[in-house]
Amino acid sequence: MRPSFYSGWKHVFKLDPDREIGDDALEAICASGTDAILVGGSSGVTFDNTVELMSRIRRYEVPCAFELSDPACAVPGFDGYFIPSVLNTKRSEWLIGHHVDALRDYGHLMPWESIVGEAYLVLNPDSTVARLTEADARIGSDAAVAYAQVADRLWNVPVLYVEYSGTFGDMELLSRIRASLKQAHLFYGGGIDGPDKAAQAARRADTVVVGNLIYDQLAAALATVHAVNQAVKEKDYVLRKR
Ligand SMILES: CC(C)=CCC/C(C)=C/CC/C(C)=C/CC/C(C)=C/CC/C(C)=C/CC/C(C)=C/CC/C(C)=C/COP(=O)(O)OP(=O)(O)O
Ligand SMILES: O=P(O)(O)OC[C@@H](O)CO
Ligand SMILES: [Mg+2]
Repeated sequence: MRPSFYSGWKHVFKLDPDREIGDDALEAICASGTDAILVGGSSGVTFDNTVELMSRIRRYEVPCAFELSDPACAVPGFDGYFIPSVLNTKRSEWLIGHHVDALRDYGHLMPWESIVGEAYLVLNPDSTVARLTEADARIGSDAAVAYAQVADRLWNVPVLYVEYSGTFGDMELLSRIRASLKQAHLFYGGGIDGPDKAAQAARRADTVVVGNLIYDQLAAALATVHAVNQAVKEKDYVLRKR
């Protein structure tokens, strides 16, 4: 059986171990009613800053998972682990190469019951993750849907993550990707700057991820929790009436 600790998540906050957050802000985030805290970043993540952030989050009851993007940062004690692969990278190491190296060396240590593969479709060419992984983020919509279908229908990935980190994405494309999926759980992240954009994403994705806004405008970030829950209720109501 695949781990499914994330299956009921509608809203999550993503905290970056490489960024500072004060105790009051962290408490507000953890007690906000969000479904989980996702710890991750594409640069500057270390074992030490991950342990520090995890132990601070652990003061609260909210579930807490880690996006493991470097074997040197494999910190035990999270409720679950996501291991990202970038679908539209031009360099195969970010799709599979680093993973093979890590499993060759550490495969015997893997807590498989709490590990989930995460297929990233990186669509903001100016994001750190796009630059790091040399993602071909300027693909058109037809190609983006095709990537999503390869991951979902051919590879049966558990999670597809549509990543616009730093900018709000094309919601029409997100709808097309949603409609094309057979089984993958759909994460959306990028450029959510308040309740309105959070609701738009929640109408299409299974899980909405709010990142930078936490550090830029905490009150607006907190307001996204209610907006997502409300949008999901309305979506469920419409689906039930059909
Ligand atoms: C306790 C435990 C789990 C033990 C297991 C033992 C062990 C060491 C296992 C290793 C297993 C393994 C297969 C590891 C992965 C190896 C690896 C290097 C994979 C590559 C991952 C990858 C594609 C990284 C690229 C970056 C990426 C996609 C990161 C995800 C998070 C993300 C996009 C954050 C966005 O952050 P940021 O850049 O900060 O965004 P902003 O700029 O907008 O702020
Ligand atoms: O920081 P933002 O732009 O909200 O993006 C969230 C998340 O998708 C980043 O991996
Ligand atoms: Mg970040």
